[in-house]
Amino acid sequence: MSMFSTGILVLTSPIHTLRIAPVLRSAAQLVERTLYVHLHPGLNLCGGGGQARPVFIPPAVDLCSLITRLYSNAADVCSHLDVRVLLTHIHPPSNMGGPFPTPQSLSHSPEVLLTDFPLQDPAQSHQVTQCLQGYAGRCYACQPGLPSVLLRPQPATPHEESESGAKEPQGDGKPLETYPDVVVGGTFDRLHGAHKTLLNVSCLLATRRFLIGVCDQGMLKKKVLKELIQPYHLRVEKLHEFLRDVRPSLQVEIVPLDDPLGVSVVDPLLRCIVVSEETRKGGEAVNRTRIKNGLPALVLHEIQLLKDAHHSETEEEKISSSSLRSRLLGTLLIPPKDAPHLPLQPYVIGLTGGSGSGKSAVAKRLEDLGAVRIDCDKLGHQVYEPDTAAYHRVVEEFGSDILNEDKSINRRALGKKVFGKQDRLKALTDIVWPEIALLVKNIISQAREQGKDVCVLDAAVLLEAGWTDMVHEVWVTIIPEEEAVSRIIDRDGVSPEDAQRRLQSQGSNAQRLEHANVVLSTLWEPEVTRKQVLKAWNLLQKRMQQRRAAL
Ligand SMILES: CC(=O)SCCNC(=O)CCNC(=O)[C@H](O)C(C)(C)COP(=O)(O)OP(=O)(O)OC[C@H]1O[C@@H](n2cnc3c(N)ncnc32)[C@H](O)[C@@H]1OP(=O)(O)O
Repeated sequence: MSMFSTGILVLTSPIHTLRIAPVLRSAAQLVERTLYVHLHPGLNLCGGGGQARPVFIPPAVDLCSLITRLYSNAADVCSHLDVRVLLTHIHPPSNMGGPFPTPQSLSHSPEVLLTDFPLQDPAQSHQVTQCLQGYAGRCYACQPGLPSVLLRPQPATPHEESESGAKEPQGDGKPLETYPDVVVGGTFDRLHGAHKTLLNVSCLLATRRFLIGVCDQGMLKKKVLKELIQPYHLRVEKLHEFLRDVRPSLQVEIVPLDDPLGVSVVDPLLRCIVVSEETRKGGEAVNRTRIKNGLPALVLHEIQLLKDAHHSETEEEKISSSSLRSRLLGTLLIPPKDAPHLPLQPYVIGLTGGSGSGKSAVAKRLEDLGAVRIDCDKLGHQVYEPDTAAYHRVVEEFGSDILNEDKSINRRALGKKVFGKQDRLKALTDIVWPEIALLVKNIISQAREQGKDVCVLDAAVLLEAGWTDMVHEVWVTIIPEEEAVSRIIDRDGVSPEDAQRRLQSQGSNAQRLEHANVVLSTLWEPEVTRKQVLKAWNLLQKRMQQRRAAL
């Protein structure tokens, strides 16, 4: 069976008998990107002349637990899928007609319909798929005649669902208390199952307005791998897209969060805040400030933290954005641009990163794995040898006080004249970069003659020098600026001011990341860096193989 990009899964099993993991696993064999889940426990797709109709399902405590189980199992068995539980019809019945006066448009067009409806008699298969098409078409805008599949899930593996970390549904149909205005706060970087649980449950709790505080710059300073956090506007866009699919009728308001309490302590209309076990204390702090501000305390609705079945020894047990960010290290974040002007071989990686970011340690590891390492700092030093063209021009430009007694150039003295002074640094690099570039090109040619596959161009200011044209991919090493400063002080014995000045002479992490095909970080122990570089290297080998196969 071919794969579909987006599917709608109509779940018909009663909540307490639904075996989520096996159903999701078989859905994931057909859908590769977005899986919308529509809940209609007890729906009969085999009777009533193919006229199954969507109905309002009142929000209940059981539904909240089911949603948590759904996302928890999805993270476990189909983590590559963007699962979205749709809630338009989960609402107290209204006298304004059915839940879908017109079919709802979804952000991604469905290409296949799936259901867990149990077929008793194979002869009824056609009738059931017809009925599914009719039902789904009344709810969501779908192309007519979409392929429909009755899933035949394998039984759950022992303990599968209990291992997912979410409790069995509780509540026995108990109605869920709802509130006109509900608030949540968070970073919402790369929406994952825990975010989606929080958002979906909030959508069930809110009847009028859903207010979301999204952490802005000031709140991100202490986050692990903050450099890789998506920009604010992108996180907001993704939230809007998700919520438009999940509950389009809800008034969604998204505001930047510049301090931990934000708008939740001043908005008089709010009645409920949704928290996790981890953020409950934050919710209590919100309430203390609200009371001080003369506002009513908010109901704290606590959701469970989802466990991450794939977490490594060094990662948190819960599903967390920092773990997800650390898994991005070493992977291809942006596909490389075509470089028809470059010879096919050797494949050249431009490795760059701020001073003290561990770029050279990464370059060394790549060399150990078989790459030819081109150390541009060293080549830069070679061009100062007495009697070279660059030597005379540099002395002419910067004066004889940069010379040692033996007339060689004192690089430290020269560094003092240029680092932190943009125009002076430019005067120097205008002289030396063309010379260094010539040496680089020579080494790459030699590598080609020797049949080498990969060269690593270890260049601190690759981007500033406009050398991206010389490489097939750009790899960037990052560490927080404070850590870079302390490493430079320890390693080079320079003052904090000189370390800062050196960093300011280079682009920022954010500027480098705009060009990064692959990102690495040496923030942790050497063994972690080793594994990261090995992962990046192995993925690179695969890319190179595919490239060769495509020629
Ligand atoms: C395109 C490239 O990346 S070429 C490689 C970088 N070299 C250049 O740009 C040439 C200009 N720079 C130089 O000639 C020398 O750095 C000097 C003379 C200014 C100082 O020399 P030294 O005191 O020996 O310092 P060294 O060359 O080791 O550089 C110190 C740090 O500044 C970085 N650096 C070097 N040149 C520059 C520059 N143009 N802008 C910003 N940072 C630079 C180095 O990469 C090194 O970083 P690290 O801490 O990550 O190792």
